Amino acid sequence: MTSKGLADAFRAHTLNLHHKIVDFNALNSIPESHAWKPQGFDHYPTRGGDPEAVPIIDLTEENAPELIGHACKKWGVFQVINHNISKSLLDDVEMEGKRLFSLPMDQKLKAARLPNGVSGYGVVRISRFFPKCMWSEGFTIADSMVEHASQLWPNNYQKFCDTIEECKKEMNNLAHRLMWLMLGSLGITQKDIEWAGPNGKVEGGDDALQMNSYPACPDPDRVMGLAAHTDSTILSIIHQSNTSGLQLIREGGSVWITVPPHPGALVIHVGDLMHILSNGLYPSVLHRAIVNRTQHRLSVAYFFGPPVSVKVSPIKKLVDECHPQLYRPITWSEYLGIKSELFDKGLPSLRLCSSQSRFTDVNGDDY
Ligand SMILES: O=C(O)CCC(=O)C(=O)O
Ligand SMILES: [Fe+2]
Repeated sequence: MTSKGLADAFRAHTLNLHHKIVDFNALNSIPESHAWKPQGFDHYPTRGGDPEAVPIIDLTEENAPELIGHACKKWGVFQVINHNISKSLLDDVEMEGKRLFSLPMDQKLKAARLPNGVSGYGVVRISRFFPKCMWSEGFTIADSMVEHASQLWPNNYQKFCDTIEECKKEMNNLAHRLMWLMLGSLGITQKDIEWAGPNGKVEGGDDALQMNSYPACPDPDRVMGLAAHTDSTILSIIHQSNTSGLQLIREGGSVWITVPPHPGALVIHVGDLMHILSNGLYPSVLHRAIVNRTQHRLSVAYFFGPPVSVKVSPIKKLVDECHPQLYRPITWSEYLGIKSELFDKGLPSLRLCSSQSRFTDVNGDDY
């Protein structure tokens, strides 16, 4: 699969990022541009190690489908273990990420993302919606990575490309499996989605891999690694290594809950397009990343979506007189455009009915 479609979709929505990347190694205090407090970045308290923790689901367990359905409804997020992606591959990806981000700044800038591009090195795309810069740097791979990798390591880029290619392939297989498990627990089968090909494979589906680097920070409470957002995907798979930092808010909740790193586990986010497909039954999870005083944190996010130009709409089986269609049909390409204009108002702007009614899904579970 190539992700040309996705790269083109992003290219159509040029971002005027006023935020410039800084060399975190050269800083020993927090510049004004990066100081989110004393203004404060949110009003929610934080809690970790809560008895109600993000579910960890063993994909080899018989009841995994039901647990996934339940987690999607109640949390919009879960962790998976025994997912078939080898530890050695994840370790290799992490090592390649560390190798990349530890390059000197002028070397990294040779692979800088162009203003109308999606791939390459730079600040996160959502930066433009915030007055302050984030304490992070990123590297995005949506189309061919050879060009950027050879700018970083002119004579030594093959290992990076091979590792990332393998990781994207494995994550794509897992994303398909998870998508059908998530939809399956709503009673949806492959026949219910026109753009699903034989064997449930999303023909021409698009994806991207995002490496995030959060340098250690002398005063972590005053900065933000990655500001709160939902992912514009069907689903996302996050490898967050062994350093905590990922936090989320449950639908209707009012505290940030830390997702503790669990050995070998991958974090799965319900994305905005899955929220639309499920006609609102699955909330897309609001999440952010905070940073650490002593440890550099690396995360790898795999973004999975449909072919960029097919119309995604609430699945017909989930719509009837009692459950009106909540969102208008939209292509991923159009949605990325809307998100890059309206950010958190993007999803609500597609809503057809404003009233927040209570739902019951096909299994009779309350939502
Ligand atoms: O760093 C993390 O754990 C989260 C990354 C993320 O949310 C993203 O890249 O969209
Ligand atoms: Fe995210």
